[in-house]
Amino acid sequence: MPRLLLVRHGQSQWNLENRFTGWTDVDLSPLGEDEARQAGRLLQTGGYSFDVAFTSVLKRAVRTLWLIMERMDLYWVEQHAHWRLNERHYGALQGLNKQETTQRHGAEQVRLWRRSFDAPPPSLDGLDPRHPRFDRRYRGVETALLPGGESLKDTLGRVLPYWTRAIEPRLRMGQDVVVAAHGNSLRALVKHLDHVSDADIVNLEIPTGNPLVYRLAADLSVLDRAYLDQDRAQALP
Ligand SMILES: O=C(O)[C@@H](CO)OP(=O)(O)O
Repeated sequence: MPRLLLVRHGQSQWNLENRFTGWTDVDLSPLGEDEARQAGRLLQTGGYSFDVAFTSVLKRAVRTLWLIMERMDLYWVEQHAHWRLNERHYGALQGLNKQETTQRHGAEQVRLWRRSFDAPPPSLDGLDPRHPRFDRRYRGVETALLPGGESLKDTLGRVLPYWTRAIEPRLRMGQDVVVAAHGNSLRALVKHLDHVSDADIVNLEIPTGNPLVYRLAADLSVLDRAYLDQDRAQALP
């Protein structure tokens, strides 16, 4: 029975500063590095391992994966970094402080932007230098696919093709898989795996650096799932 290990990156510098991050490539904070090592420790002491690793092209997730692999002495494991596992693109909100944005636009609007399924944030203009089309790491990606802002629904729409094409086949082979990604790209994946409704997904929060372990049947239906650090677990749908 394959295992799927989902890990949200450790605390980032902008998590610490309470800023909308999205595709901005901020690093882990010192606490975030510790959380990533702790995730590796939890996986190791729980007797888990993995045959292949997937992450985004954002350094907070990539470094979380590396710190896990270092802690578990799994340097040899095959790794894939793909833009489709990036955080939800937060459009023109990226860089803004969440508290100040709440004071300016109201708690309900910010809640909708942050947690609703289909409300997109204000989009970045296509000529904005922060738009991913100007970022070298996305050079190989068709420009029309690169977002200037995404709802969770949009994020799910771009995560799923990669899930189906690259990750599912490995699980179907019986391999154990780790995905080190982001709060909202993982919310999208959990929505898909657990058939969470559009209404219920608003309540799902994924804690940093706390491995969420799925045990899957051969047809990839979910047998059970649990956080390894129960003290830092959040309710699952
Ligand atoms: O800023 C972001 O990109 C995300 C994750 O940190 O924030 P939120 O939890 O508000 O969706």
